[in-house]
Order: sequence, then C-alpha cells, then structure tokens
Amino acid sequence: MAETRGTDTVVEVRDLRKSYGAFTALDGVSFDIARGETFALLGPNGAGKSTTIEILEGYRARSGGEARVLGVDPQHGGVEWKARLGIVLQNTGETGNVTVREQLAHFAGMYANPRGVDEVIRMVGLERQEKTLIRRLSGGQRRRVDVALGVIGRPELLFLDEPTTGFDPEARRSFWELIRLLKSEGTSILLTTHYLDEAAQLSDRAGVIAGGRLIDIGRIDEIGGAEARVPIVRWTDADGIPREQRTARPGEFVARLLADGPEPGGLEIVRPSLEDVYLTLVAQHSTTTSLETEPVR
Ligand SMILES: Nc1ncnc2c1ncn2[C@@H]1O[C@H](COP(=O)(O)OP(=O)(O)OP(=O)(O)O)[C@@H](O)[C@H]1O
Repeated sequence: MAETRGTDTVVEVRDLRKSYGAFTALDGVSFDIARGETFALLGPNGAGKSTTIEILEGYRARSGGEARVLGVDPQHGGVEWKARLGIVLQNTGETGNVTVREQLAHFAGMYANPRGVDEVIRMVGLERQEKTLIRRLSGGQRRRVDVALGVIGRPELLFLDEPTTGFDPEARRSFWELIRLLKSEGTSILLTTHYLDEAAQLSDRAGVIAGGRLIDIGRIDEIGGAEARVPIVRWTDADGIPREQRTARPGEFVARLLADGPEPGGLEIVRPSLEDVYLTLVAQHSTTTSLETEPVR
C-alpha cells in the first residue's frame, strides 16, 4: 500500500486476514471508506464484522493484509490518533457507579474539543436520567450512554458496532436523527447492524461479509445486483394456488392478469427490501460454500 494517502479516504483495508488458532475468521477482506461516508458492514452472526471493526480500532492484531485508518496503521496508532476516533463497542460491560452526567463529563475531559455534556445528553435523549447511576439504567439506556461516549469527542471517524441493540423503536428513530446530524457535520461512519432497515436508512454503501469473506459491496441500491431488485407480483389463482411473477413492469403484468380473468385474490406488488436482497445473497453464499466443502466421494 502506498505511503502517501489522499485525505479523502479514511479507511483502507486490503486482503485483511485474521486467524484464531486454526480457525480463519477473516479470509482476505478489502474495502475503502471515503471521508464523510457512512459504510455498513452487514453479515450473519460470526461472519467477522466485529473482528474487522476491532482490528481497525486497534484493539486486535491482524494476521495478514494491510489496514490504514485516518492514514495510520491501527496496530501503531497513538493517543492522538485514538482521540480522532469515536468508538461504540458491541459490549462495553459498563457497570458504572457514577451518574450519566459524571461519566460524560469525565470522558469529555479527555478530548481537546469535546461537545458539551448537556448537548450530548440531549442528543441521546437521557435528560431524565442524567443524575441516575449508570448501573441503574435499563439496557437500552446504557446503550445510549455508549453512543454518547462515542460521539462526545467530536470524532472524525465513528465506529458503531450494533449501536441500537436494545433500543425501543422511538429511541432507534432518534438515533437515526443523531447519525444524520453527525453525517451533515462531515463525520465518517463505519456501522455494523442486524437491522437492515437501519443500514438502508443511514448508509451510503455497504459490504456484505459471510464466512470471513466479502461477498458483495456497493451502494445500498446496488447490493445484490439489479436482478435482485426486480419487483414481485403475488396473487392467488382461481384454483386457490399461490402464484408469483418477477417482472420489471408489474403494472403491465397486473393489467394483463385482470384482463384475462376474475379479480385475483391477495394481489400484491412487492419491491424487495435491502433485507430481502441480503437474505438471498447470504443464502446463495451458504449454498455455494456447502457445495464447495462437500466431501469428494
Ligand atoms: N477471541 C477469539 N477466539 C476465537 N475465535 C474468535 C474470537 N473472536 C471471534 N472469534 C470467532 O471469529 C468469528 C467471527 O467473529 P465476529 O465476532 O467477528 O463475528 P460478527 O460478524 O461480529 O458476529 P455477530 O453478528 O454475532 O456479532 C466467529 O466464528 C467467532 O466465534
């Protein structure tokens, strides 16, 4: 990887590998994140998302490949480099015997130009809990503290590992607003989530990882390819049999269906969501890998 880097790329990953003993968790993953971009890393449990993110945060050593985060090899990132990152880990195990406000004020003191404690408390909607001990908060409220700690230092690059797990629907929507605000300020974001609607709402691009390999990468509306986005018409025919047809011209198809016979039952036109496309991709991947690993007889 070249030593001089444009400031337009905040994360560069090439052929990233990680083994835990004989087990290969990452098997050659490559992607870039541009400044100001929100990039989602999607994939099933155990795919290698947290491993990737923790390598980029400098918490785990890689076994092979190259990585640069804000132009620095994360294995050699110093305190100043760390201060430019915001990190929301998957599990913080935060059991604090301090109040929300005390914890935030303590963290704010570690940064050169932090956000105000009041502003952050408002941003994550913990106004009513600011004087509550962290260990007395609910799971979702603690998660909001994690998010608050991730953003208080005005990070250039924010790592969010399943940030909204445990959030109620209202808190999730507020969190989306918070991310939109950070984006509008130019923050670059690497997000992992199992909520595909969240990824679709917030991200510019996504990478889908399965079995330690990147199986697709692209803009949210490109993931899975154009074919995967073709609408599906579903109906029940005169014999009560459920039918479906993929077609780029669903209106035309429905008009023909109506012209040809009686009103079809349960008629609907479905546009595959990111979740539909993702599930197909991951299912295709596991079929291919199980065929590849089928023993030779
Ligand atoms: N310290 C470790 N020692 C051994 N194996 C590990 C270790 N950490 C992770 N693994 C394994 O590496 C694989 C990838 O784990 P990782 O946590 O990166 O997955 P993930 O995509 O983040 O999954 P999830 O969606 O469940 O959070 C898993 O099979 C996991 O069991």
